[in-house]
Amino acid sequence: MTGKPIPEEVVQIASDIKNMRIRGAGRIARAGALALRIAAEKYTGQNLDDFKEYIRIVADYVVKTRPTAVSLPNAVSYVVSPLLRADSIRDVEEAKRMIIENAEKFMDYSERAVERIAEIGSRLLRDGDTVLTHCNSQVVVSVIKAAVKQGKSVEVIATETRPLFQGHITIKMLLDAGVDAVTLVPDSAVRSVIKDVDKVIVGADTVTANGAVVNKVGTSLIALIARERGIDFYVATETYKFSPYTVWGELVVIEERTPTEVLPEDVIAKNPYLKVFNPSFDVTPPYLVTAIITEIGLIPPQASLLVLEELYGRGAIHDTIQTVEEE
Ligand SMILES: O=C(COP(=O)(O)O)[C@H](O)[C@H](O)COP(=O)(O)O
Repeated sequence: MTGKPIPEEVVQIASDIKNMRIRGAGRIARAGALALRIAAEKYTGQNLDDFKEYIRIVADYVVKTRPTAVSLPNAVSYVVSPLLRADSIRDVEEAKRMIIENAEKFMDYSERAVERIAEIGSRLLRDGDTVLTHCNSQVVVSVIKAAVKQGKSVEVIATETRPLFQGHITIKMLLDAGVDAVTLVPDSAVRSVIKDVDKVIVGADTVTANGAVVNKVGTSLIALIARERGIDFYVATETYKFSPYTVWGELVVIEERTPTEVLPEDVIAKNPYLKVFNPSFDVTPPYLVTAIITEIGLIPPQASLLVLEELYGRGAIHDTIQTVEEE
């Protein structure tokens, strides 16, 4: 067992993910890859087995920060699995290089994927469209920005996204980018404004093998409202948010956050019989999703398993599950 401590910078990244100073599934994934790169750079020993053990411990530590977005374990697995499986690596220097290169490749891929989704997604938007979005998704904001950059006039309705108000981040990002037709509404006003909406676009934390989409709590209600009105409901997401683990029946853990995000601590303390339930995400079933906009094109949600097979191959998906079980 390695005696090497987890570097301070990695501890800081993990704490930032946990406390949501780093948030949003894409950013979390890139932060996870960065943490591994830093861990590899900081390692000082010469024993290859010890280095592998150390990387395994760091990987596990980073993955445990937030449970729902599969982008995090997928990113971590992309960076570390080739090393843990390889028997051709000769020494620590080579192993370090492998981790650093994989981390950089992932971060680079992730950024290019967002750009590609913006390009594809923006084609779906027509001049004069009003788009409703929920929470704060970097990918969705990029789609809207790309459409506006093409000269299309796009109005945006953003939900506040209680209890943590990620909608405020969304409107700031849009206004800073020069998208000026932006309206902020309380989450509960979605059914009141849906008559003005042409398309709903949200991000994703996880897409399951059967095409269900896990995203910020409230997303599934918006999907239902969109369906009631016959409005297209799109999900914009990189393919590393598709979960290979769900192929074999593993359920997505929905993060439950502290009640103090919903009610002040003193009110909770004064009312010992009061319960507060604060789930951070919910599940939108595939039948409510028009299409998933990914960097490899538009995917009907029902084709999610095919995407996973294309990405990992059947055998590889099985290996991934085994690696996770072993850990
Ligand atoms: O649900 C959230 C964020 O939740 P939280 O604020 O709890 O992290 C976002 O819609 C997805 O993560 C996609 O974001 P992106 O497109 O930026 O990856």
